[in-house]
Amino acid sequence: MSPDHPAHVAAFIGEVFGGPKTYTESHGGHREMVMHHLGKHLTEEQRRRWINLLADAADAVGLPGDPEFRSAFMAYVEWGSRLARMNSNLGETCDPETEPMPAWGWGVPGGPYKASGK
Ligand code: HEM
Repeated sequence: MSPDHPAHVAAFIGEVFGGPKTYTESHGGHREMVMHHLGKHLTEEQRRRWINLLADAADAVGLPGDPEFRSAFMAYVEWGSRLARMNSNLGETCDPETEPMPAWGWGVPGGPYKASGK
């Protein structure tokens, strides 16, 4: 991994959640992210480990722990990491040009919990 890896992944995920378009403007955009995974042959075990590390990191940096935020966050990383694993088992080429940068929202919270202020 390059030393810039954590900052680049943070820029990508920040953009997905509505932050500045740093990854698109400075790091090659969605296509570049997909290309980084091609041919890496990620396993399910590695994907799960990555998910756990991201969940630990979210706690370590104090991201909000309310159900809405965390479920949206974990839903995205679950979705994205499954795609990363699928892409990683493709060959050295793919055509992600038609794939837009994903934009993640709050989803539809269900269950008995109501966020305060709503
Ligand atoms: C939502 C899921 C994911 C996102 C958004 C993501 C994002 C990224 C980004 C932005 C890069 C480029 C970093 C750079 O420019 O320095 C990258 C590279 C990489 N990612 Fe992921 N990633 C995801 C899932 C995973 C998973 C599950 C694994 C492995 C368990 C993984 C392994 C790697 C590796 C090995 C590279 C480096 C590839 C290289 O330098 O050639 N990624 N990822």
